[in-house]
Parts: sequence; structure tokens; C-alpha cells
Amino acid sequence: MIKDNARGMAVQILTRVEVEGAYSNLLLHKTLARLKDSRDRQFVTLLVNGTLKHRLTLDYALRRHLSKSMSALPHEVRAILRIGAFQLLFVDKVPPAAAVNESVELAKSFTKYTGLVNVVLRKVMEKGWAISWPDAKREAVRYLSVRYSHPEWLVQRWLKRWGSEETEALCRINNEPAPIWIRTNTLKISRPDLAERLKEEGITVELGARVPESLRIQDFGALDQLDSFRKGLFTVQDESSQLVAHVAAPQPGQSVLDACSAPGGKSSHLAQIMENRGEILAFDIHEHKLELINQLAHRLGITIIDAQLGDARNLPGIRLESQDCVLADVPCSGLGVLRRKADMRWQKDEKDLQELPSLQWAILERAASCVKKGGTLIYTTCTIEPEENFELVKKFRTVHSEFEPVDLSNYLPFTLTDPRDIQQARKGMLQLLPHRHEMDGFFLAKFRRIEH
Ligand SMILES: C[S@@+](CC[C@H](N)C(=O)[O-])C[C@H]1O[C@@H](n2cnc3c(N)ncnc32)[C@H](O)[C@@H]1O
Repeated sequence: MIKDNARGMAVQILTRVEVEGAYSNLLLHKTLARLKDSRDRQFVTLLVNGTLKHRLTLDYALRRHLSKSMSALPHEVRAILRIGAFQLLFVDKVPPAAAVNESVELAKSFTKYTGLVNVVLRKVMEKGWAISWPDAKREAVRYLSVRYSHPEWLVQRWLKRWGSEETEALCRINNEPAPIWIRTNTLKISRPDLAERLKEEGITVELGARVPESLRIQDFGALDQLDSFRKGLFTVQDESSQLVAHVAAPQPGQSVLDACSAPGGKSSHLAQIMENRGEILAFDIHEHKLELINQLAHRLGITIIDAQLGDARNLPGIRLESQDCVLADVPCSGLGVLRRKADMRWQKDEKDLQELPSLQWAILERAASCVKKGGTLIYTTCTIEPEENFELVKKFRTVHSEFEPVDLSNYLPFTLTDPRDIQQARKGMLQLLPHRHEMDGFFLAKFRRIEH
């Protein structure tokens, strides 16, 4: 039996993820509920997410010192080695000797492998990053893939599009911890007042420079335990997502339709901008997610959101050309937010990029049909892949001459400086990239239905 301490729990989770294909976030959630000490909870989270994210790099480093393949080892031993190597290569606060000794302790349940774990991890400790890597120039794909733990197919795409320097910058930022942003609920409090409240609650706060409601927070525990959270003074939302409601810019009293709305982040921001006056029809295809929208609206004191079950490809009951503003925040590959989700990079493949655009197209077409003359249509994703973004929007423009692009520069709450962005924004589009814009990877497009 593996020990029931923080490291042992992480080994158990990683083993189940590998053997059963279990969801790491669900297992983590269950495990954390058993732990009283917040430091233990943080350590288990760090070990599980870090080991999942850096798996390819860890396996590459471990293989330099193993005489047999990783697949020849029991799953638990693999997990012990990976967690040990993760601490040695990526975690400064764990003394290296402790990382090795604790791993050997865990391996005592697998007597045959205790010696191997000891020898291999001591070598990782000794050599660290000074091992032979694939040549960065001649084998660029393989180098970036193993050095930054990204699947080769993804690296290959990005290299073709952006070249090695930018691809490396993107891979690097995908491995860094993501900043946590919150959005002020301006229906209840101003941003400076919220910042003061949060400071009183012991949180480090910094005002966002790009979005008028945004705040970056650090050094916090469970957010949902805070009085300011319970009172609905803010919600968690990345800055890039906070741009959407500003770009949509609905007026109080208007009719808005959010075609793919759960858990309600953008709907609730639209409601704030509309001063909680008008109507927002918030559709989602998953019934259980409607409750999340209702809970969020209730906490934030929003009364104009009507959450409805429905497929955005049909939007049952919605008349043609009936809405002032329609948002299609479509399901996507999520490749712009890899830094936020530890194992997402391993769950996606190129097939997703072939299949998703037809769903996104069907949603965009139906969403567009609901926009009234003079009304606006917004299309957004949290991905950085052209098939789901530029290409889809380009096709939309060729098929739908009744929509004109709207210059995003007039709506974004900050000034674009990169000439490439300014040019795209004029055509009604913007691709945000984590390594260029220091925001989550995100795509926005805005159109207006021509009046005549
Ligand atoms: C990107 S998320 C939306 C996030 C949301 N707009 C927010 O800001 O909180 C996409 C959502 O689309 C929903 N979805 C997926 N397929 C759908 C479909 N065919 N019709 C409607 N909703 C769909 C998913 O359940 C998911 O909640």
C-alpha cells in the first residue's frame, strides 16, 4: 500500500489517471476534501498538476538514467519516479535529498524497484538539466516537444506559423502558473472599493491596466469563503474574457442572446454593462450547467438572465432577426489556455481541429440568423488555431455579405500597439496570444447586420 501522505496521494491520483483515464481535477477535488492542512492541499495539487503538465520532459530526463523503458515499470513506480523528478527539476522549495528519500520511502511498497528509484532519482539530482537534449536547430520539433513538454503535432503547427523563437516563448509561458484575474461586479461596488475590501481580507491586489473592472489577485486561500465573494462583489474571469462584453457593448434595455453561455461568465458581464436592464437569453446544451448560470446571477444580484436549455445550432423558439446582440462563445479546442489546465495538452489531437469547425460554423450561422438589422454578432473562442478562428470568420464574411465587420479598436478598453493587431482589428477580429499579449489565448470577432 502506498502511504497516505501528500506525495502518496499524488502517486495514487496519477496512477488512476494513467490506468483508468480518470479526470485528474475530479480526483484531486475528492482527495483535497480529505486533507485538513492547506499546505498539504497545495502540495498535492502542485505535484499532480506539475507532473501531468511536464510529463514528457520528466520521462525524457528519467529515460537518460534508466536501462529499461518506462512502460516496463509498474504504473505506481512510474508515478513515483515522475513525482520525484518533478520535485528535483521544477520545485525549488523541496530540498533535493528530501525529494529522493521520500520517493524511496514510497517505493518500499514495491520492494523490487526500491533500488531502481533510489539510483535513478539520485542521477536526476546529480545531473539536473545537464543532460543531452535533441539539437534545437536540426530537431526543432523534438527539442521543443521534450524540453517544454508539448505534443509534437502542436509544436509542428506553431513552428510553421510563428517560427522557433515565438513557439518557444509560447511553450514556455504555457508551463508557467497562470495569473488569477477577477472581475468587479460594478452593479454592487466600484473597483477601487473592491480592491480595499480585498486588501482588508488579506489578499494581494493589483488593478488591471487593460480592463476597467479587472483585478489581479495573489496570496488567497479558498475564494468562496470570503465575505466579498459571498456578497457577490466579484467573479473570477481572465482579462481576455472580460474584453468580450466591452466589445459587444450592449445598451441597457436591449435584447441579448448568449448561445453557449454556461457557466455564465460573459452573460453576467453583459448584464453588468446593461446595468441589469433588458433581457439576456442564456442558452446551453447541458442541463446541469444551467444551475451554474442561475447561481452566479443570483450571487451577483443579476435578474435579467434567463437560462434556457437548448442546442445553439437550433436555438429553439428564437425568431429570425429578433435580437440586438448575439454572442457565440463556441465550444473550442481550448488551446489558448493550456497553462490553466494541466493535462489538456495530452487530451487534444489534430482530429479535434478537423471536427470542431463544423460545429462552430453551425452555431455561428444560427446565432447570426437571430441578429436584427443594425444589431451585433460576436464570435469568440479560447483557442489560437486558425481553423477555429480567422478561417471560420473569413468564410462567414464571404457567405454573409449582410454582415459587415466592426473595427474592434473602437470598443476595446485598451489601445492596441502591434500593427498586426491594429490591421486585424480593422477587419473586426483580434487574436490574443499568451506570449505576445500576456493574456490567455483568445479570439474575438464582431459584425453588424447591415440596416438596408
Ligand atoms: C466556451 S464555453 C462558454 C463559456 C461561457 N460563455 C462563459 O463565459 O462562462 C462553451 C459552452 O458551450 C456549451 N455547448 C457545447 N455545445 C453546445 C451546443 N451545441 N449548444 C449550446 N451550448 C453548447 C458547453 O456546455 C459550454 O458551456
